[in-house]
Amino acid sequence: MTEPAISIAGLHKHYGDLHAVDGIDLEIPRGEVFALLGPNGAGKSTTVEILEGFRKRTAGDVSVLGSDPQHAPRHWRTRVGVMLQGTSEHGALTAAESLRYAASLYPDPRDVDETLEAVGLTEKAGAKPATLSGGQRRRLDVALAVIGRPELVFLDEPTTGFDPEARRQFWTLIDGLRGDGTTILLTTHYLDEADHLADRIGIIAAGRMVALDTPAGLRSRASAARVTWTEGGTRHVEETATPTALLRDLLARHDGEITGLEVVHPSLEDVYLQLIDHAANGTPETEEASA
Ligand SMILES: Nc1ncnc2c1ncn2[C@@H]1O[C@H](COP(=O)(O)OP(=O)(O)OP(=O)(O)O)[C@@H](O)[C@H]1O
Repeated sequence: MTEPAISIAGLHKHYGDLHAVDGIDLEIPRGEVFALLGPNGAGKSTTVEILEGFRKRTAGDVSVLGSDPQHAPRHWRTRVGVMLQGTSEHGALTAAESLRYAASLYPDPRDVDETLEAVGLTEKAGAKPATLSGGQRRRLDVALAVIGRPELVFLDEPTTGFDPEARRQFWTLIDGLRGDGTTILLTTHYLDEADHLADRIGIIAAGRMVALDTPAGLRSRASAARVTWTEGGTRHVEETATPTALLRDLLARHDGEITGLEVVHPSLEDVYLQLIDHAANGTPETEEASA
């Protein structure tokens, strides 16, 4: 059996009295795109930085591409791509030059021009960081993370500050990496991004994994749809697990158009907010939410 790309057992990280990571277990198979979600301060970056080998853990076992990141051999770094916040902010090198330099450090790098194109920076190839916008610098950070053709890429909030077009372009880039078999661990606050990109989503709250599932699996946890319509001048709202049956009843009662009819299925965001709310209030998880 192939060894997982990432394996975490009983991970803890304490900052003094604060248990930033409070017993996380997780296995990410090779080739998976995994999204880590959670509110500010939940412990996502701490977890990712431990996996990257930039932060020491308090307790637990961690294996990334078969090595403990704290004691990994030098060549392990060439197999792992890390998007560092603000790597490209300063410096005298142009976008193309910094990518070319980074590429020279790896045994089998991606093509610099292709990578610039994949992140939408072809026109800024000759620009220095100081003249790039915040979103463009972040795109360069993404390019720097993948230039070495890593087997595993860590992307911490990669699309924060991207305009909608740049986010779509980033999604295409991730789809391309997925096609090459690259394992990707990303953190994001964008539910639609996780929904679109991730094979599985892990939701962290207060240092604990409160849900671990596919996007569809998470969505299915909130089964009730909300049906809204107007009848006799009054607005009606009903939550139901069987919206079709309710619609049949409504159709039987109405000859013509049903005024203001809407059927809304819960979004991933609704489920996410419910899970975070349960975790924050210490209410027990529902039986479906105990993955
Ligand atoms: N070096 C540090 N010293 C003390 N506390 C820290 C340190 N780094 C992080 N923390 C605390 O650990 C907790 C988890 O922080 P972390 O950055 O991992 O959260 P996050 O989920 O990535 O949040 P965000 O979505 O805001 O980026 C927070 O309460 C944070 O204040």
